[in-house]
Amino acid sequence: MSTVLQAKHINKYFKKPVLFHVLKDINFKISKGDFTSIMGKSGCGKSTLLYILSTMDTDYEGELYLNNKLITNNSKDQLSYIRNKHIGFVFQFHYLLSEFSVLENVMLPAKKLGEKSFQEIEHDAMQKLHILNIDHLAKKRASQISGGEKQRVAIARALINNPSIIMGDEPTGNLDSHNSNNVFNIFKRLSEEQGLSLLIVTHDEDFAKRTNRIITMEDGKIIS
Ligand SMILES: Nc1ncnc2c1ncn2[C@@H]1O[C@H](COP(=O)(O)OP(=O)(O)OP(=O)(O)O)[C@@H](O)[C@H]1O
Repeated sequence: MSTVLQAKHINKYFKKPVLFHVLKDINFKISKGDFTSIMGKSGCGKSTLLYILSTMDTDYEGELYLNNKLITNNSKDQLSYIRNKHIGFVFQFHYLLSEFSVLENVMLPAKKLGEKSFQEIEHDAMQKLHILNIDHLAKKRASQISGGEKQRVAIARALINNPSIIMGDEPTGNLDSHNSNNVFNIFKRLSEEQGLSLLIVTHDEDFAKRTNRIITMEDGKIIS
């Protein structure tokens, strides 16, 4: 299987208020189609790691590869392009623009990328809504749909540029068990049917147990 994301000897220090070695020699690979969860006690460094892997934090030691290319020393503009084109994000809170329609929200990252016409983007966005069984919500405002529906819209938005990997920080943290299960099944289907890689930080043990692999962190290290 081809490697989508690789972390090699990642170390991170927070310098204030006192020097703190927060991530300690992190090494792992994510292959195409991998559905991986990251677990660990509060404060062990999960969000800090995800911030680095998602290229938002560049203040670290070590190397990060995306699709076998070293991206560690890329410029801010290059990283911004990579984030938009190759990485989809799903957070605990969906960050949809409430006054925009569902369709417009899903189209936004593709408009920002600027590689396709309006019609093509609209067509792609409708297709993503269809995959998530929410085509009927396209014209509704984001403020007029339920929490579970919002999270599915956020997933459709994360998929719009056909990323190599989806990263999630507690994507089901704000959902009841029914909607949480829905989101899990969507992720599972995307990894199995479309070969999408997923890397999900979660506190939800039931969710993590059903993924293909659990990375467990303790005190800034991967312990299993
Ligand atoms: N900007 C910062 N400056 C200094 N220390 C920080 C900073 N951000 C986080 N930390 C510390 O780094 C450690 C790791 O934080 P991080 O948010 O990555 O943990 P986490 O595993 O995601 O926790 P949680 O599950 O509660 O979200 C914690 O001890 C936290 O207090």
